[in-house]
Amino acid sequence: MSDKLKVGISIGDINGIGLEVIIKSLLDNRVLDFFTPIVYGNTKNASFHRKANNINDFSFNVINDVDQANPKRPNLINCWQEDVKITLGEENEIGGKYAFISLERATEDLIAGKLDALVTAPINKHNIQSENFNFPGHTEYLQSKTNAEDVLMFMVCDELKIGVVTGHIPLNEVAGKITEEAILKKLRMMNESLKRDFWIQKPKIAVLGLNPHAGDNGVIGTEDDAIIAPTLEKANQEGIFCFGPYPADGFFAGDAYKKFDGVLAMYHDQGLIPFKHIASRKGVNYTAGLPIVRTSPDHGTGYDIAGKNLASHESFLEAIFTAVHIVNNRREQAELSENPLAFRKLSKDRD
Ligand SMILES: NC(=O)c1ccc[n+]([C@@H]2O[C@H](COP(=O)([O-])OP(=O)(O)OC[C@H]3O[C@@H](n4cnc5c(N)ncnc54)[C@H](O)[C@@H]3O)[C@@H](O)[C@H]2O)c1
Ligand SMILES: N[C@H](C(=O)O)[C@H](O)COP(=O)(O)O
Repeated sequence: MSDKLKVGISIGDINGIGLEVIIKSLLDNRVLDFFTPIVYGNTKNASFHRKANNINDFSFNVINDVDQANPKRPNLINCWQEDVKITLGEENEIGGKYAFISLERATEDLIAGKLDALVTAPINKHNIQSENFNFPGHTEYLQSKTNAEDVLMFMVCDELKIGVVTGHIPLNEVAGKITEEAILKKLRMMNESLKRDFWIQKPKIAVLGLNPHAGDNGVIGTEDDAIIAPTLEKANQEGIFCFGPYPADGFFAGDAYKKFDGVLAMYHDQGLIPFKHIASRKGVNYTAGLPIVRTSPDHGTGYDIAGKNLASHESFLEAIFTAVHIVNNRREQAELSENPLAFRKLSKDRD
């Protein structure tokens, strides 16, 4: 039995770049020294993408269950038997249907404890919608499947780790969701994740404002002064070392993010636009707050380049290694804190 971590990989939209970046990530078999990959898909589908992208000298070890995984090979579980029409670059129902089958099976194995982590290739948030999948994305699907009370979309790379208070919601609903409770919950999750998953002992967190120029003392909106600033005081009182609210534009223009271990943005694009730019195709989307470990690349289905051998796999490979790193950090920390020394006050005049 190998003690390497088993990483489940869902293939995402079958008409996008998911399988291309998966295969490219597993092409150099030195990566197999660090984890055992188990891809949830279909052999014919995988061959189609391999050929379309002119990738030779690559094959999967086909298995029926995680127990059969060969630690020295990229493994694939055939999740369906029928022939499926692949139309590269097209958003259609078929792409969504099989993306869901792959995700559902991998999630079942993850929750059953057969896998150590899950890395998801990109889905299209529109064509995957069905009776079984009524969520804006993986984040909310996995929150529901694991009964997690709350989650944090946490985008991570070496230069910047940034989470969002509001995630996949329409922009016109954002302001109403900026509450003390929501900010405190996300700050606690970020603080905990930085400590437990990334081993930063006393994280320093910056919080961005909601309005242009963080409201300019109430001239351009009141949430920054009335909600965000007092919430940060409360967070500091409970031991979260946080600062702000900072006007988002100047914060990034002046590279202030480099001085912090984590940054909390108020909404999706406020955080993800600078993140994706700074990470320059190496960013990872990590879902903090779940009882399991799930990461994904920071890009989407890439329909415009599907099957053209143009997709970079750096973000996907980073997503795999980040998941492995987090699982190892969590386990090591659990082991180290298993039998803590009892706290004893030392007195100078003891015998
Ligand atoms: N984790 C996920 O499942 C996830 C993440 C982001 C977006 N999406 C979904 O993907 C779909 C398409 O979204 P989009 O067009 O906004 O973003 P996208 O990331 O698919 O594409 C944006 C641009 O980046 C390029 N690109 C993307 N990945 C690349 C790679 N690996 N290498 C080189 N170039 C790359 C594309 O060619 C395109 O020009 C949407 O339905 C969106 O919801 C899913
Ligand atoms: N907002 C993320 C991004 O742009 O990378 C992505 O859409 C995440 O979606 P999931 O919840 O499916 O991970």
